[in-house]
Amino acid sequence: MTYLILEGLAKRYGDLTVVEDISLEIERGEFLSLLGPSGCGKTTTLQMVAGFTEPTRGRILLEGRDITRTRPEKRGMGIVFQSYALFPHMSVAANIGFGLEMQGMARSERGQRISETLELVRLDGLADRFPRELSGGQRQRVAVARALAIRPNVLLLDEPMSNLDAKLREEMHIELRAIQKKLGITTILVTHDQIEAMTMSDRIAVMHGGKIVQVSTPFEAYERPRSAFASSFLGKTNCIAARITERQPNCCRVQMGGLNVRIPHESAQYADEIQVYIRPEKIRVATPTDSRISSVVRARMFLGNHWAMEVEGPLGRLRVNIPNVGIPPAVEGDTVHLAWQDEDMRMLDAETAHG
Ligand SMILES: Nc1ncnc2c1ncn2[C@@H]1O[C@H](COP(=O)(O)OP(=O)(O)OP(=O)(O)O)[C@@H](O)[C@H]1O
Repeated sequence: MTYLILEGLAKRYGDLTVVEDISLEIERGEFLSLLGPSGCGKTTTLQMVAGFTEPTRGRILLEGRDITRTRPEKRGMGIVFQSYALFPHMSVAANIGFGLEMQGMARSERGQRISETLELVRLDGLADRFPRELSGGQRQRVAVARALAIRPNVLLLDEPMSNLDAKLREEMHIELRAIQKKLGITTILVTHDQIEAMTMSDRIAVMHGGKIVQVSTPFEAYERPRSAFASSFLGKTNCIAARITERQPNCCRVQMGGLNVRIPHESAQYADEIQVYIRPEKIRVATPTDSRISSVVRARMFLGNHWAMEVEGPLGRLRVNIPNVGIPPAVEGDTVHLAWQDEDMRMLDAETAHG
């Protein structure tokens, strides 16, 4: 049986529809991210799962049980908010023990659970501190510990890492994912950070305008985005207006910027006018004989592990990422020859492209 089911969830405030129609099936132990830009309805969806916001329409089922109208504290879920929402006048241990006390757990058992949880988030030794005596990263760990201490059936994370600096955030991604796997806890993360979603999730639900536009593994979402929105939201991409000139069973002949290319496809039907997508890292600098086009380097930036170049040529302006192999590539004004594989181009209907 699917562990957690969101069935046609919608939320309206007066005339404003903020969540339109969210349906999702989440397996026990799965880590799923709701990824999308600010205002797309991620937090509202999470709040409906948590029970803080009542859906206008739809149902939430946990292990087959309808919990749509169940009070938040009766749902047994653990929540970590962006602001952490720690109790400032309580010690770390008291913060973590609060939920356990509410559950009626005996004091001795509580002490044991608090130390186990502190160890889990690597905060042993800080039990008697107060939130104001902790760094941002440590506060975040206390918030996670507080959510985990009650052994929740579902862990809900609302942008919990957004207040941490980049390095700490990356460490927390790895650590939180390890804890989640170790405990086998079903988790929903709300984020607008694609790296966060990609590094931690089993599946990503990409949201746009109150709807889910794609649910897939991070790799699928990145490699086979089903809309321009998903394509550009998950990493950078080049988008080229093109036209289909010939259709074959497994591929199309496509005209783009004077170039005739062959693009493989699996099944989809396309209109004549399409957009072709190609990721910057799939384009490489080639020799004149095995290149597809030549373009002029307009800008280049060094980003440590790669060079990001902007080039201009028959396909317009393209972003090209060149791995850093220890030798600086062409400079501004130089002409470069570029190549890529047929398989690295993706087609979307010009119309779907806007969805
Ligand atoms: N109580 C409310 N009354 C009216 N409108 C609301 C209410 N709560 C949220 N909204 C609106 O619903 C929309 C979606 O908000 P929501 O917080 O779910 O988005 P989000 O995707 O989580 O964005 P962010 O990443 O900025 O938190 C926004 O336009 C917001 O202004």
